[in-house]
Parts: sequence; structure tokens; C-alpha cells
Amino acid sequence: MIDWANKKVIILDRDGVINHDSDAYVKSADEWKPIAGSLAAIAKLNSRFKVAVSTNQSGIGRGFYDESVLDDMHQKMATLLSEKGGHIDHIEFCPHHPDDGCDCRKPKPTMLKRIAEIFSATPDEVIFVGDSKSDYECAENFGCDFILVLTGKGLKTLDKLAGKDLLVEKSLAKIVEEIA
Ligand SMILES: O=P(O)(O)OC[C@@H](O)[C@H]1O[C@@H](OP(=O)(O)O)[C@@H](O)[C@@H](O)[C@@H]1O
Ligand SMILES: [Mg+2]
Ligand SMILES: [Zn+2]
Repeated sequence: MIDWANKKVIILDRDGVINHDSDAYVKSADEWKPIAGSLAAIAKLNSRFKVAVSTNQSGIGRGFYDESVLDDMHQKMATLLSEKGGHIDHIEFCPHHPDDGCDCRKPKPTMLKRIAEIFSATPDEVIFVGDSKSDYECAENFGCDFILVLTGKGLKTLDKLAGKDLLVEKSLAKIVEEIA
């Protein structure tokens, strides 16, 4: 069970949690499309938590798009969110190719650590919401609670994590409904 009263920061994976993911990568602002209910859910979370994003963006390292295009995606996310009365307090992203051996790519906990430091939160005051196995492993490596959502790659991840003691919810919107 999650002790929501003790949580200061909710960190969201991006692709497959906030917006629809694609096996061909989300390569432009045009391709960035919010999952139904996710933006309104973030607006509700804003009243109780700092809301941050931790996202692997290896599409940059793979040369599919660059950081200015990523900024365009995040500007679109901010604009659509503000129309719902919501905002993201901080975004951490890893632009590297998996072969770069960087220190920030999930499942390494570096991005979660940075976010927790920014908001002076200990790992037990943080919850991470993701759709992939590397998100689960990242939360394990950081030592915070994790919720797997079944949007994006979540259903496939559920199979990969069979047998693990796991909190699972249909979507980010469902999580927010449950804690209202
Ligand atoms: O879910 P987050 O972390 O927000 O972003 C995931 C994306 O960066 C991409 O990550 C890739 O994994 P590789 O980075 O190629 O292993 C693939 O899974 C893509 O389908 C996906 O769009
Ligand atoms: Mg994801
Ligand atoms: Zn990195």
C-alpha cells in the first residue's frame, strides 16, 4: 500500500504514461499526443504534490530528432496542461544512446535522485509512475515506491514482471481517481 500522506513528489515517466508512446519513437511535437485523462490528472496532482517527469529520450542519441524538437514537445505539453490548469514542476531527460554508457539513462536512478534533491525529498517521499521494466528497475534502484500503469508498454511490462510484488493501475487518471 502507498502512504500517500507521506509523499511530496510524484515523478512520471513520459512516453506511455502522459502521452501515447510509439515503437517508432515520438519524434515531433505533432506526434506527441496526450493519453486521454492524463493532463487533467496532472492538474489534480498539482494541488497535492510536486509533479516531475523523468524520461529516456534515446531518439536524440539515435539521431531521430534533437533537443530543440524535444523542447517543442515539452512546450506543447505545457500549453495543453495549462489549458487544464496544470503544470509540470521539473523535467529530467536522458538524451543519450543506450550504447553511450551515460550516468542518467533509466534504469539508473540518477534522474530520480536529481528530482528528489531539487524538492528536498527522501526516496520514501517520492513515487514513480511508469510503463516499462526500466522504470520499475529505476524505482528499485532509487528506493522509492512504483506504480506500473497499463497504458503504453504497461501490459507487456506486466508480463515481463510476472511474479513481482507490484502496484498496477490502468492509467494515470485511474491513480488520481483512487487517491482523490
Ligand atoms: O518512456 P520514456 O522513458 O518517457 O521514453 C521512452 C522513449 O524514449 C522510447 O524508448 C525506446 O527505448 P530505447 O531508449 O530505444 O531502449 C522505445 O521504447 C521507444 O518505443 C520509446 O518511444
Ligand atoms: Mg515510458
Ligand atoms: Zn543519459
